[in-house]
Amino acid sequence: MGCGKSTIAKTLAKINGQPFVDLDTYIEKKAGLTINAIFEQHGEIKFRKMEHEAFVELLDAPGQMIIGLGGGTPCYANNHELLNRDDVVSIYLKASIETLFNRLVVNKSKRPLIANKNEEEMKEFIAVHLFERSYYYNQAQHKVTVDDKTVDQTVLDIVAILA
Ligand SMILES: Nc1ncnc2c1ncn2[C@@H]1O[C@H](COP(=O)(O)OP(=O)(O)OP(=O)(O)O)[C@@H](O)[C@H]1O
Ligand SMILES: O=C(O)C1=C[C@@H](O)[C@@H](O)[C@H](O)C1
Ligand SMILES: [Mg+2]
Repeated sequence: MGCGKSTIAKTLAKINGQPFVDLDTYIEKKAGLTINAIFEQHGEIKFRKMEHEAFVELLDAPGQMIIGLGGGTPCYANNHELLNRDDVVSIYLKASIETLFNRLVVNKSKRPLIANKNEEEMKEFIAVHLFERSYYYNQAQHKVTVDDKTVDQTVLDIVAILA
């Protein structure tokens, strides 16, 4: 969460001319509810089910596209296996705890898992989740570190991987 998936995927899609879909936005449109509202009204387990279904739908759609995943997507259902399908290129945007904190602290209201946390609690949340989730994140086919890079620098790193 906060490593820049939505931002980077959108810019990458503009450069290589492929359609871009942000998985969180896709889920919101499909449900007619914000991610916050889904968590509030239905709970996280239901959200993870919707996330998995939406992800499968996009993977099975015809043509190529760039999908910006949600921060938890690889860690639920068999999504990490789907990310290793032969027809998928998966890229982990790897950020330090400090980078994630700095990006999230100014922008937490739309992220239900951290919306009500103070700065200390956020640091703890980021550290614990990075540790717990790294097993799944590290199964991505490629890894790009994003610390101290501009959006354009990170996008160029990805363009090189895709070349
Ligand atoms: N160099 C950078 N690369 C990417 N994003 C950056 C950069 N610098 C600042 N940001 C900012 O970091 C914030 C988080 O980015 P973004 O929303 O794309 O993350 P995300 O990985 O999609 O998060 P989530 O998992 O919650 O959807 C945004 O406000 C974005 O503008
Ligand atoms: O890291 C997470 O678990 C999440 C990240 C966001 O992209 C959203 O998918 C949601 O807020 C949950
Ligand atoms: Mg996002």
